[in-house]
Amino acid sequence: MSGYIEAVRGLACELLDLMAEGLWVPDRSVFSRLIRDDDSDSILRLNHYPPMPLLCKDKDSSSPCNHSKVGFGEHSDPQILTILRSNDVGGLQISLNDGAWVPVTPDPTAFCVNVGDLLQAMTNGRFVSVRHKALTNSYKSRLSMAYFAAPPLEARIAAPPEMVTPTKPALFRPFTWAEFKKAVYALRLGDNRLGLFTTEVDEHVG
Ligand SMILES: O=C(O)CCC(=O)C(=O)O
Ligand SMILES: [Fe+2]
Repeated sequence: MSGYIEAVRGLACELLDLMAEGLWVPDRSVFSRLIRDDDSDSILRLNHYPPMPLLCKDKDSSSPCNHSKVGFGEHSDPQILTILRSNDVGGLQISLNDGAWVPVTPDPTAFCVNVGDLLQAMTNGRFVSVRHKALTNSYKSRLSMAYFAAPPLEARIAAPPEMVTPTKPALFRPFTWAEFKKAVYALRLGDNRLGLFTTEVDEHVG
């Protein structure tokens, strides 16, 4: 297991370095440094969704009875980047800007990479954390494994200066991962936590 964690941590760091480069940030380790840190709060989570048979109580009813049950409700991942893989059972869906849900084709040989809330803050909104959910399958067990790349608890989360310009002023006030985690636990799974850290809220509050 520790070999797997090291491998996905390496992948996350490589992707973050490429993202920094793509955003023209001169210090290309600006994001990955947080994950390489010995005190990084990254975690690996295994999810198991047992099969949930579709029960149609009233066969003559016009109400649809073929809705898959939600195994993991709609949310964005709060960390920096998620490296997700699953067995060959589908269920993961991502939300597009217009609110449409798009199923992700299951592929046990592929990684699904999610932008997390912290990366949205650190890129000053250039990358946006993806809302997603996981449905259960009616016959088969679904397994997934998610590596959540996170910074140390006391790391200061703020966009690098290059991401903040007169035409693109700071969207979020600086905060620590510990502060953000507190907000995650205080709110519901599907709530927008970044909304608590916008510069506008700051102005109104303070
Ligand atoms: O099981 C999945 O595909 C998604 C799991 C997930 O979104 C999570 O663990 O945060
Ligand atoms: Fe997630």
